[in-house]
Amino acid sequence: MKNQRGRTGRHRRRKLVGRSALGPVNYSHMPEYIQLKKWLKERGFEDSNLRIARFADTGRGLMTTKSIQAGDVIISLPEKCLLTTRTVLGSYLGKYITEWKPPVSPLLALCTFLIVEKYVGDLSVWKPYLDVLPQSYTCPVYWEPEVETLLPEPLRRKAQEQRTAVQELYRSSKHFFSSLQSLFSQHVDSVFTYEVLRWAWCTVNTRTVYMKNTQAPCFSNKPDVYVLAPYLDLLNHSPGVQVKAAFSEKSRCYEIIAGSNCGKHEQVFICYGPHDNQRLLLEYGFVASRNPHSSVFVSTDVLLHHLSPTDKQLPKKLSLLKEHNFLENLTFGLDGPSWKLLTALKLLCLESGEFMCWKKVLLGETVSDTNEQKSLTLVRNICCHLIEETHDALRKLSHLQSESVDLEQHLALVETLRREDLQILQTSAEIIMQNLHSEAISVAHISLYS
Ligand SMILES: C[S@@+](CC[C@H](N)C(=O)[O-])C[C@H]1O[C@@H](n2cnc3c(N)ncnc32)[C@H](O)[C@@H]1O
Repeated sequence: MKNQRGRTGRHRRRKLVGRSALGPVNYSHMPEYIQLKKWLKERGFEDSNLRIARFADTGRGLMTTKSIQAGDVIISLPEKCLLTTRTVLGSYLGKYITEWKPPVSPLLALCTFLIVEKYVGDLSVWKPYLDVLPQSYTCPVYWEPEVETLLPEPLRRKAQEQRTAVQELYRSSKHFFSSLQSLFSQHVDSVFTYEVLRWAWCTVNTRTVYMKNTQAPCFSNKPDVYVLAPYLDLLNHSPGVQVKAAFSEKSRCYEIIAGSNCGKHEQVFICYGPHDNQRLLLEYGFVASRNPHSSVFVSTDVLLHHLSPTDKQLPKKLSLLKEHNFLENLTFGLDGPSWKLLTALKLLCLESGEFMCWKKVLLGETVSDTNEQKSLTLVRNICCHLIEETHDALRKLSHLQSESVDLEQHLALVETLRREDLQILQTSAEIIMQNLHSEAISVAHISLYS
């Protein structure tokens, strides 16, 4: 074999080192994953062609050792491996839940079970699964307020609502937790802390698959659709892939069937839904690069900031937009401002003499060249304002990054989101400028020949 010293050899070696540093790191040999596989096997799971690995861009996930074709079963997880509300009702918690009034929600039942099982540690039959669950999550409910303030609207508001909802769940569940005192030698307050409920809530929110369970009468009327599916819940999300996921009555397994091909030694993805990056960050604590579903929202506050308060018809225009649901979900995307945003702006830009044409505008008809021009100028101004606001947030972010190492991971998420937003806004700005340019040419053309 030829000795590979010298420039070419060094170059080749460097390239190989680079590749392995970026390639997936196999986790299958690690004790906790060996235990998990053993536990799954005891419950009838047949080893598939998947390996647990860490990927540079997405973190822990599943890699295939064989190429997958559309229609192949990726994972088939037996019913015995699933953690459902039936599992909880069949456990020591069953009698407490059945007797408790007002009834607890299916979500709270799952959270309580996770908390108790984690608390009992080695005694839990779910230990191999609990051992591989994340210790904490990256959803905004875990963030410090100074990070949250750097989020764009309306995500900032939704993050606050999420925090309030989890705090409220904790507050309203305290009596129920107290009813479980006889199960513990320690006081329940030290078992069911806010932090541990937040962990359980995020475990359910970020990892469960959808499965409609028969609604047990002892639960509140909140939908009973969450199922924890060990191992299967190691699959990461990609917006572009298609899979079929459902519980098969025939095989009594939860099955994931590929909708597209996947090459050998590649990461296998599923799609959590057609979610934009704001939703991914809020619900799952990550941001997907080049997400085709992503868009930047225009809040009513930003809209109002760009409108003339001297327009006497403004209150009427705003109430018409509200009435026809044209004040929500106004967005910029990679294909420019949405039709809904442009339509709302066209209505807001109607001159007093054109106001009676508002219905035409909502139906997508052109009212006048002036109106087209004015609304395009307005949308450009709003886009530039949001670009400026995003730059401003990135500047503040970089300042915080240099100050606080503890916030690093959460700040990195906001930065990714803001940079993705910036790309959308800059692409939109270019599209608007082209439209403004062609609109100006057509107006000049008309005035020249009329
Ligand atoms: C169902 S779990 C998937 C497995 C998870 N990566 C793990 O190690 O346990 C969902 C979580 O995985 C992470 N995740 C999923 N898809 C991702 C992606 N495309 N990029 C980065 N993180 C992702 C997020 O933290 C999300 O909350």
